[in-house]
Amino acid sequence: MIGIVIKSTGSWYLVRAENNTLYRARLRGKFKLKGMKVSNPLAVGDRVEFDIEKVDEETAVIHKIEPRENYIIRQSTHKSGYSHIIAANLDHALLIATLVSPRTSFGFIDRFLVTAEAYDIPVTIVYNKADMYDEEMQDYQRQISFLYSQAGYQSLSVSASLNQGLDEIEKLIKGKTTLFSGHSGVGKSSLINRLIPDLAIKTSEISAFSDKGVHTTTFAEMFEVEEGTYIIDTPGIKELGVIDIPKNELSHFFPEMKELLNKCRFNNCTHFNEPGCAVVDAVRHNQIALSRYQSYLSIMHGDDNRK
Ligand SMILES: Nc1nc2c(ncn2[C@@H]2O[C@H](COP(=O)(O)OP(=O)(O)OP(=O)(O)O)[C@@H](O)[C@H]2O)c(=O)[nH]1
Ligand SMILES: [Zn+2]
Repeated sequence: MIGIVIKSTGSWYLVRAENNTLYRARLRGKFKLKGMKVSNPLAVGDRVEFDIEKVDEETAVIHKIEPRENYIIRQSTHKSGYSHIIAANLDHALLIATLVSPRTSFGFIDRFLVTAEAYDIPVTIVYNKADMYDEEMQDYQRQISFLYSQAGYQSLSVSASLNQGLDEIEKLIKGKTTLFSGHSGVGKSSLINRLIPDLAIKTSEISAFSDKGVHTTTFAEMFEVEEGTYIIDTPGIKELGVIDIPKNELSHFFPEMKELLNKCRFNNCTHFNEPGCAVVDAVRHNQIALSRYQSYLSIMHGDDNRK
């Protein structure tokens, strides 16, 4: 049978089969990822082949993992030098942000976007709590949307409380697997609950399985909005994980800089203080937002601007 992993714990997995039945599954054999030490061979979003072991106990044995289109990782918390795959096969990510309580910083947004570029996951920025924006803030929000559109990213303004703009999110996520990310308090859970009104029922269906196991930690969960449309939530994880980008390649992950790179005088230009730098020139002419360039420098210098 074929299915998709919707929950992954240290020792077992929950698989939703094509016919929508849930199976508690374990993995048979050893699975390794080339060139990387991972603490978990299988993650949420993985597509697998499995056999049913005992039909009455809904137990399955996974014997094949389909090749991943992409995946996001973080450092393993219990095995040093190892990575933990948070989720696999993501079509899209929504970065949930707000201008108020708590305001999301440019630094955080830009780091997220850089990592998503590296993972090859398209991102849409969703500004929630629009009901709290006064006119001045609405204006500011339009400026920010323009700023990110210059860099090639779409932004949406929504309100989970007032059910505003949710149809646009529905259109964006339809038929895809979408990661929902954002700082605590931006309204990620509120949005997911609006998009999946029977989420509580679905969650209890999933946790009914968890009770059969020992205490487990999960890093990601997958919810079905409708057939073929999935949301992945990563409770407690606000960033997209760690990725080592060589400094001389960092500008490749800023789309608006990438397209200028062959215009710099030096082909190893770091866009800092070299003469004839097309990136610095574009910043001077407001074609690249100053905040984006500041984020570039800050990541370049290894500053921790998550604060
Ligand atoms: N005014 C307003 N408040 C909102 C909106 N969406 C969420 N909130 C409020 O913001 C607070 C945080 O919302 P949550 O949905 O719990 O946020 P979260 O991002 O899931 O946060 P964690 O659960 O900590 O990860 C709650 O008090 C919500 O009622 C919105 O559109 N407008
Ligand atoms: Zn340059």
